[in-house]
Parts: sequence; structure tokens; C-alpha cells
Amino acid sequence: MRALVLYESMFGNSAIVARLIADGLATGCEVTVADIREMVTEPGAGPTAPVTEPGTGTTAPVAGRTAAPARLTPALTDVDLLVLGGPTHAFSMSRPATRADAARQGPIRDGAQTAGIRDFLDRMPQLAGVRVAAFDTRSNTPLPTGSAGRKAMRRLRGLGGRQVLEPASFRVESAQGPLAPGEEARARQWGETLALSVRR
Ligand SMILES: Cc1cc2nc3c(=O)[nH]c(=O)nc-3n(C[C@H](O)[C@H](O)[C@H](O)COP(=O)(O)O)c2cc1C
Repeated sequence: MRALVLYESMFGNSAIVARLIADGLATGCEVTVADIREMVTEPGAGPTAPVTEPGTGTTAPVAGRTAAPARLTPALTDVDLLVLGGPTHAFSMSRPATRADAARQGPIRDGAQTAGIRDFLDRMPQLAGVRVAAFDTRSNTPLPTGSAGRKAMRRLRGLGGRQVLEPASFRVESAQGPLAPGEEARARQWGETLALSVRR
């Protein structure tokens, strides 16, 4: 069973969660973790670089881009399970404007404005038969927050993906983090649960 955990992250919290989910998944799957930035290629650069680097999600970002990139090609060859996640922005998945807003709030990860999971979904032709799961990070507040993970899952199912688990949300103490106490352990546990669920 091959799993791809694909994430976006402005301040690094969703990146931490993605890697912990991958750790948990690794108890039952062969896992690759990739930052959404890695799916971006410049015009004329040929097909999207294959996502083959396990565990790190550290290939070079595309600098200086703020709008959705012209070339963001989903490369899902040989993936049995796609796990998609990122921060909740304005009750949903990020957009160029909310990523720009994040950049005004504090230092963001290099190239984090380049693209979000919404851009990936916009370019994904179909997911027939692929098992899918989604997660988000969001504010630690009793007030309504919205959920990027739930919105992503709706899109994933619309593309023909087979939902494995309910989307999961992991709370951050403030917009820039850190993750709330216990959330790191919960992310790893959710990954383990995912690994068990796809085996059934
Ligand atoms: C522009 C912007 C909009 C946000 N909107 C929401 C929101 O609607 N609901 C929520 O719970 N958190 C919201 N947040 C908090 C983010 O969810 C939080 O910054 C994110 O989980 C941190 O993850 P990251 O470090 O991976 O970017 C917002 C943050 C920013 C910067």
C-alpha cells in the first residue's frame, strides 16, 4: 500500500502534522510526504518533477510567486492512498489572498505563497478508485472555525476518491502556532488509524 501525504503550510504547523501523520502511516504503508510547492513546475519546464523523496518534503521552493501557478500538475502515479491537508483560512482552504494575508501576519515558510491544496484539486482530473483522507490545522477556539479538511474532502469525493476516514482537524494556539498540547501525538495516532483502515 503506497501513500502520499501532500500538504501546504504557511507557518509550519500543517507541515509538522503532515510528517507525524506520515510517521503513523508508516506503521502499515510505504509513505511519501510532499509539500504542495513540489508539485509546481515553471512554464516550459516539462512535466512535474516526480514526488519521490521520502520523508522530508524539502525540495527547493519556487520563489517570488504569489498567484496560483500556471503549471501545477498532480502526479499521482502508483498512489493507493492520498492524504491532503493544510491550514484552514477564512473557514476553508487557502486562496492567494489569504496566503498573502498570512504573509503579512508573520514570517512564512519559503515559497509558501506559491500554491495551496485548492490549486492542486483544481487541476486534478480524477481520482477514481484512489483512497483519500484529509486534514487541516485550525484555531483553538470554541467559536466556529470552518475546516479546510472538510472542504478538501468534499472535493476529493467529487473527483471520485474513496473516503477512508472522517477529516481530522488539529488545533493551533494562535495563527502562527504552535500546535495545541496533545495535537502532535493525536496526528501520529491518526496516521496509524489511517494505516489500519486502508488495510481493511
Ligand atoms: C489569513 C488567515 C485566515 C485564517 N482563517 C482561519 C479560519 O477561518 N478558521 C480557523 O480556525 N483558523 C484560521 N486561521 C488560522 C490558521 O488555521 C492557522 O494559521 C493555521 O492552522 C496554521 O497552520 P500553518 O502553520 O500550517 O500555516 C487563519 C489564519 C490566517 C493567516
